[in-house]
Parts: sequence; structure tokens; C-alpha cells
Amino acid sequence: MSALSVPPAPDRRPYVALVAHDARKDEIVKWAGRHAAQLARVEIVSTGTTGGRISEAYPELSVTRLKSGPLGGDQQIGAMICEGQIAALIFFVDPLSPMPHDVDVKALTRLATVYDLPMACSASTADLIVNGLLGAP
Ligand SMILES: O=C(CO)COP(=O)(O)O
Repeated sequence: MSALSVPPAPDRRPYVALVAHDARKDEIVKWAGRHAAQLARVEIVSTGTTGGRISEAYPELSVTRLKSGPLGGDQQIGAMICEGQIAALIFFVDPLSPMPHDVDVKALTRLATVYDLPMACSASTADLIVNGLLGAP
């Protein structure tokens, strides 16, 4: 699918948003591998680079890639949250590095809170969310 537009809501399956900062991309790829059977039951939407890494590692998963985070991808996912298209946000943030798009990161986590969306910023909480929403592996 195009990396340029927010896609329409899928017919049947909710989106789970997967996003990670560079320092944590290896970690989210590993995490997605542990949950691949569960993630195969949903549509995944990701910021550009994160989505590329996950698709490359697990071509069997359905991953829609948006813009890269610093180029607006976080905001695209925020818009999808507003439109009720996202069931959960798994966002492995890097808390140790300054980000040029810090305002976008804050806006995304803020919207997840506004809409009471299940949101995880690390693997242990992401495990609980995915097991809770999608059942045990
Ligand atoms: O920067 C990000 C989230 O704030 C992630 O974007 P990428 O997946 O394109 O690296």
C-alpha cells in the first residue's frame, strides 16, 4: 500500500500500530517475532522505517507503512486514532535521546491517552496488551 496516505479502515480487522525509535527497532522486531501468530490476525500499521524492518523480517504479516516518524508518520497514526481505526499502540520510545520530532511523539502518546487507547512503550506492557486483545499465542 502507498506510504503517502492514511488508509481507510479495513473491513474486518482492526489495526495495531507498531512504532519504534531507532535505538529500539531491533527490540520491536524481536517482540513482533514472539507475537507473530497473534499479529497475523490483525492489520498492522507502522511508521515508515519501523514498518520496513517488520515486513522484511516477517513478510507474512500485513503491514501498512506510513511516512517515517520525523516526516509526519506519528501524526498520521494520531489521525487514525482520532478516526477510531487503531485498536492499540505499541510504541517503543527511546527515552535517552533527543528527537527532532519530539512534539510529534508527545502528540501521538497524548492522543492515545485522550482516546483511552491501550498503549505500550516497552515489551512487558506490549505483551500484556497483545495477549489481552488477541488472546494467548
Ligand atoms: O520516529 C519514529 C516515531 O517517533 C519512528 O519512525 P520510523 O519508524 O520511520 O523510524
